[in-house]
Amino acid sequence: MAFLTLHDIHKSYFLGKEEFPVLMGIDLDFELGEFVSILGESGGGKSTLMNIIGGLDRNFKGTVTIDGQQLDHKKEKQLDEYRRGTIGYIYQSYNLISHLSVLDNVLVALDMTTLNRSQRIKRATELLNKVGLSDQIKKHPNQLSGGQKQRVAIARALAADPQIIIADEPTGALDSQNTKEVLDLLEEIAQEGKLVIAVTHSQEVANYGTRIVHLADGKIDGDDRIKPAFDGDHESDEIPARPLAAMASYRTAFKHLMYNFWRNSLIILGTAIGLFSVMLFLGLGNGIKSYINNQVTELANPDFVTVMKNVSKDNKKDVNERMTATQQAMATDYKSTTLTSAQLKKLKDTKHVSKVQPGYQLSSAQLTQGKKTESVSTFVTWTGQNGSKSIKAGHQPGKNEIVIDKKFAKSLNSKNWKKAVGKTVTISLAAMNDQNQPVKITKTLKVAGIVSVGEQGSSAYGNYATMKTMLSDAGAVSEPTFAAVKINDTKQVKATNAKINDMKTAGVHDFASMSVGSILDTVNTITDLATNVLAAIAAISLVVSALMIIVSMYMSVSERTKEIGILRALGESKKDIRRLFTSESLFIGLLAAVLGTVMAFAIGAGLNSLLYSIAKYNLIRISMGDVIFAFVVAVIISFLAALMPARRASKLNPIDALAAD
Ligand SMILES: Nc1ncnc2c1ncn2[C@@H]1O[C@H](COP(=O)(O)OP(=O)(O)OP(=O)(O)O)[C@@H](O)[C@H]1O
Repeated sequence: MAFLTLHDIHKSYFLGKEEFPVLMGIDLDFELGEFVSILGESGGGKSTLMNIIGGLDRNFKGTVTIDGQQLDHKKEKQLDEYRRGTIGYIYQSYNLISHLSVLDNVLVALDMTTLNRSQRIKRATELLNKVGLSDQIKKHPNQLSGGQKQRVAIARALAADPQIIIADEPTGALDSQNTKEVLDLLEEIAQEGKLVIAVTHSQEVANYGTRIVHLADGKIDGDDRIKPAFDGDHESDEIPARPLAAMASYRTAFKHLMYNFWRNSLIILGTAIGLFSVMLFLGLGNGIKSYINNQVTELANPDFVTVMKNVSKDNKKDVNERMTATQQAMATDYKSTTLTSAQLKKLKDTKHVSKVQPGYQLSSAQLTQGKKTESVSTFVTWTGQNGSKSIKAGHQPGKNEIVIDKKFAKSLNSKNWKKAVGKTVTISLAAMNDQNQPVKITKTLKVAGIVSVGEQGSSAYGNYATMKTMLSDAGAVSEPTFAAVKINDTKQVKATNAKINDMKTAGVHDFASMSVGSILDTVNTITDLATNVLAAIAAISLVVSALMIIVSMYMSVSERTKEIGILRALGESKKDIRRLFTSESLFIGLLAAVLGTVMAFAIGAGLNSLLYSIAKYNLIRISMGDVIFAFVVAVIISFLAALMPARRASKLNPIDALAAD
């Protein structure tokens, strides 16, 4: 049985409903070692026949049998495999890939073999040597003459060691010297035991072969064996074919990316700017949050909750409203806001509570030293809740001592405000008695320490026992109005705070309780919201980047239509073509993410050093999570952007793609 058999091949082209028959019943047998020339009129259907033999055309009637096995033209995968392993193509117009070097053009075919990388390079170099191009391997196709290009194409066709070489007018564009050399090479290939089928117009060229088949009006009208077929030993050195490795696609994609460096670098820069701004805003959000958290926890110990009595009649659910109601009641019905010892005990007996420190919060006090007077909005009991870090000089208040704020200390001695420690100040304020009548209290206390609590209004702090004595001595109500409750486990603060807020007696809430954590939660939620809104606005630019990538990929597909045809003819599958374009786009995304990250860190560091003088804090804190987020976004965007162009590329008909200009 013949190596290759064509049986009753019919092929028509259709223009609308009109049928144009081209091949009308072709029966041919071919053997290995033959050098067959297909001769015929222009438009006679020679190329059409070659596309059928070459496994590029699936739309015809009749059968092609190779080595006893009939090709199933419905099965694309089988045809990909057939082109990869059995067919080598040589074209009149060379069809080299312009952005790849001579060596890489040959390697493209070898990428679909089981040889390893160094074996592939060795084989490509040997083949280029064989066709006389050993000193041209680094050049690109546009730096070669026509004859040289055709020799590269021959080396490429031979690379995967196929059994059939199809040459569609291989010498059509060559001068007589190059024609002779190319024909010698083709003859040599046939001598090695391969089947060479060459299409030609020229009788002279046809005479070179072992057999001439003449095609006219869609039929064979002549089949002359002019020499016996060569008897080469082919099977010995066959190189097994295999599907294209992903790595090879990535390599080609990266080479194309570099070939179009300027266009791609602008897209990369555009995408990087989008990613950088998202990262910068996220980093700013992190920085501001951690700055506020730092500041607040410096002033107040987060393991404490502040508990006041609930006095709101309508039993408000919202703790902030309950707190406000209690604060307001302090001015009108002070007695009603005091915590009873039973309530303090109830707090003490709550799970996870390790300490309950009672306290007062008295409003509108006057501090006087000599001629200097300052109004402070509150005179508050110092508890464990007050962060010791807020004391800038001295220590917390003991018996008959007071802690004043830095502003007052400065007004006493602007040059050396710390000198206020140890001096005495007189505090005067109005408290309430049982009948809600104001009672004036004046007491001279020693300054124990100085606090700096930022811009949030001034306060003075006293010790609980001292304040209690001051109140009871003056006949004012001396039960505490708040309790600083210490929780023994930081993780339980939130839950315990909620539990205290839920405590009820006869259906009425007992307390209004607030933790620093709950205040921070609110602040953090607002900061997160603001950050995310800003990052989302910055992310709009990423949509523009995605569009740029889509446009660039579409341009790439139309510029590379011929390349797609060449790769399909070499045996690449639709999936390989899709991967080629998606991986190029992913490279763009990844490079943009790298550049965006570098920009974000560099500009972030610059801004931090500028802003440091204001906040004494690095306000831009880009976390590892932000960087990972940017990479994930970049990958998703570039992948989505490549989907449609890559799909379009993979759907191109290889014959049409090869015919592209
Ligand atoms: N895609 C197509 N759609 C419609 N008609 C086509 C198509 N491709 C080829 N044809 C027609 O089929 C006929 C055979 O074309 P083919 O290219 O096989 O001829 P050929 O013998 O190789 O010609 P040449 O020697 O000039 O290259 C021609 O008349 C051509 O116009």
